[in-house]
Amino acid sequence: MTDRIYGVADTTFSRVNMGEIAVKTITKEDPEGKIIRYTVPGIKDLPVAAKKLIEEGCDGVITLGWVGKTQLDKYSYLAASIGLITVQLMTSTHVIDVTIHEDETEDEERLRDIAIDRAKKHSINLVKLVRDGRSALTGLAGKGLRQGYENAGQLD
Ligand SMILES: Cc1nc2c(=O)[nH]c(=O)nc-2n(C[C@H](O)[C@H](O)[C@H](O)CO)c1C
Repeated sequence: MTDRIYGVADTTFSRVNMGEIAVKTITKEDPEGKIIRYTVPGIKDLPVAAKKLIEEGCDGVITLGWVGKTQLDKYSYLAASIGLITVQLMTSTHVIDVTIHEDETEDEERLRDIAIDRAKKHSINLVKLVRDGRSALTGLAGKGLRQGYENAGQLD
């Protein structure tokens, strides 16, 4: 066991258990790492969860949020997002903000697939950043990678 610790923060509002997907993916990618999970009611509760995870020793955190379809939900996401960025700046620690917007598609099966893909791909991104450092993603720069969708591809 190494001393790498990953934080996973998720919500009961979410309609897909993305926290579990993140835990499984991180465990597969970095079996030596430790994971601390923290589940809160909704996205506006994620910033403090992420901050507490970092204060408790996490080297990086992934948050998994679900935004409803209403204008109020979207404003809530804006507030949560600013909170998560603030946590990153306060702690100089990556908080990968994985968010599913319920109006990305009307098709619920497709929405589930987007959530699973996004949670998995960003969990791998977190492991790369935490375990391998700031250059870990450089080989993938400009490749048009997408989470939740097919990659858009490189133009040059
Ligand atoms: C309007 C609203 N929309 C969402 C949402 O789209 N997604 C979500 O996860 N949570 C939402 N919440 C709940 C807040 O994030 C928070 O959980 C409560 O205000 C309690 O602090 C609220 C209040």
